[in-house]
Amino acid sequence: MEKQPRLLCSQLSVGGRVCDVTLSSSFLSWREVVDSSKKRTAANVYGPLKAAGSHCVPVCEIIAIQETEEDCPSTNVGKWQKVPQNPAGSNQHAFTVSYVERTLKHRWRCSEVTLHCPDRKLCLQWVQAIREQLALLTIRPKRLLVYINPHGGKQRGKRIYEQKVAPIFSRASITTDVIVTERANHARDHLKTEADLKKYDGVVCVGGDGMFSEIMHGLISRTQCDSGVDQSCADETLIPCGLRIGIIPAGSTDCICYATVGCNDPVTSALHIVVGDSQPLDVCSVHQNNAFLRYSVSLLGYGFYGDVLMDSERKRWMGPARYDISGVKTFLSHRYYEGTISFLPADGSVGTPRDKIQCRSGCNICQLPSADKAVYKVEDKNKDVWQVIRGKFLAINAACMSCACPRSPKGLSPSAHLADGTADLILVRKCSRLDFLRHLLRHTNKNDQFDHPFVEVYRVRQFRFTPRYQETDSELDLREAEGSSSKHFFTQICREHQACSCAPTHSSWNCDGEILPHGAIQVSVQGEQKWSKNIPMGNSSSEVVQS
Ligand SMILES: CCCCCCCCCCCCC/C=C/[C@@H](O)[C@H](COP(=O)(O)O)NC(=O)CCCCCCCCCCCCCCC
Ligand SMILES: Nc1ncnc2c1ncn2[C@@H]1O[C@H](COP(=O)(O)OP(=O)(O)O)[C@@H](O)[C@H]1O
Ligand SMILES: [Ca+2]
Repeated sequence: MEKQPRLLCSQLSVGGRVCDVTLSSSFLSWREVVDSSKKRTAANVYGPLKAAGSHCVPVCEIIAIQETEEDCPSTNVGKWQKVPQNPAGSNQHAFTVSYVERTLKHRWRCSEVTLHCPDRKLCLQWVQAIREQLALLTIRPKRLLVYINPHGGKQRGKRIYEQKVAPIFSRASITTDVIVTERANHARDHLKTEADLKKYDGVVCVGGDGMFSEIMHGLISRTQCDSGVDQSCADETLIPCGLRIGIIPAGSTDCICYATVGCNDPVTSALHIVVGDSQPLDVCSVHQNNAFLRYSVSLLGYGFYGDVLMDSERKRWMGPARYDISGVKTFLSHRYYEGTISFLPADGSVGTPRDKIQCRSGCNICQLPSADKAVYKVEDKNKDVWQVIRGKFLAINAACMSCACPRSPKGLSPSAHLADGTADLILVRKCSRLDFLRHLLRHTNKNDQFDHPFVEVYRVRQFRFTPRYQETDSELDLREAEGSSSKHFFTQICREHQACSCAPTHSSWNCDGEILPHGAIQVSVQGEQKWSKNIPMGNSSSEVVQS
């Protein structure tokens, strides 16, 4: 730790022990004063004294400071209780500091310490000095617009916000306007047309990935509309939006929160929001023939994940378990889809989906400035050459992030990073049910899910997919030229009689958990976008795929 000039240093009492307390511009620390006249026995060197030890809290992780009057906060945030006064009256003047405590599995908790001062003047001096340091942290939000989806996940969004999040925001003196949505796309439309965005430092989404997606679409549309940019025009460069989005997980998968923060814990997310953390994300734009369809930040999946989603929407009442039921059903149906995928590989310098640099919370690569994201220095001659793959697939997945979630803590693509301008394209070819099960199971253990002969994975900047039933005559002629002429005749008949039993089946896309019924799509990963782990700084653009 670099030595910082001390701003304040006093002997104060913490939990009945006298401590040297120091404030610098970076840290607040307190250390018990050891009575040097005491005999140094094994017990006091390694026992209680060491346990009492010293504590150091980064100033940027202090949530709040308040003078502790007769009523002082209990350890449960938001609850207040009476504490007995010191009869001697010497320790009546105290202040309480709430701060972030890191616990296991990337979880954060709000801890607090009360420091007793010998007199009121010193107490006020401390309170003022710490407040002055907090005031310098200008990245922290002061006013937030909160949208709660009351029907996401286990329908606990409202309760989670009121019981776990609101008390933390109020402790941190953040003011909020809260809107509980009344229908799908309420938040999107409100952001698009009504909300007075100038009043806020960020938008908070209480819900799942679908709710995040609504808010992201609302913010992007609003910014383009205010700037007179036509969002549907694929050639337009979009205007960045200045608001960040914070995510309080209250959905079914919550993979955007899990993959960025490292857990799906509302308190952890609220604390990240309070301290003003941000994490840029990649955003994919999805088009069909130059018409804009949607953006995606987590999963774009055709085949297996599209079918799971389609089936699960009918079982919403089951909550998150719907995905498991529909997952088993879809797995048993074992449908495969034929089509053509073309992709533009990413520059080799951004690593590969199979390197072992897994993306976890605090990942070193994701925290690098975008210019330094290259993990290797490679001159890649193939990077501007489109590659074409045809075949029969059980699943076609594109992941802009690892898609880690409680079902799969390492995710669909464990080494996909958060803002490197690439997505990992995973192709699972037709294989036996047993092989597909082996592949799925590997998402839940340490084995490599890409290490199967029927699985291919590529890091890409752009890709296109055309299901066979939507291929143009020239594409089909090309394809059929590879096969026999009788097969060609048969295909023609089937294309004209989609209802016949041999007609090719088609799936839909799962776009961050929302159904996209279009089969043929073109996808382009945008440059670095400032969507954060909790409060992203808005910035976005879209472009058409060019071959
Ligand atoms: C045998 C066990 C296999 C477990 C396989 C787990 C793979 C999990 C990969 C998860 C990727 C998740 C990507 C996230 C997408 C989300 O954006 C999106 C929306 O999230 P939201 O609900 O919060 O709004 N979520 C989803 O689309 C949900 C996808 C969930 C898929 C679960 C699939 C379960 C498959 C179970 C197969 C079991 C076969 C057993 C045969 C006897
Ligand atoms: N008040 C509401 N009533 C019904 N649907 C809503 C409401 N608010 C948001 N939605 C929609 O609910 C869907 C699922 O939301 P999400 O937060 O992703 O939950 P889950 O993770 O359970 O799917 C999204 O499509 C979102 O647009
Ligand atoms: Ca959803």
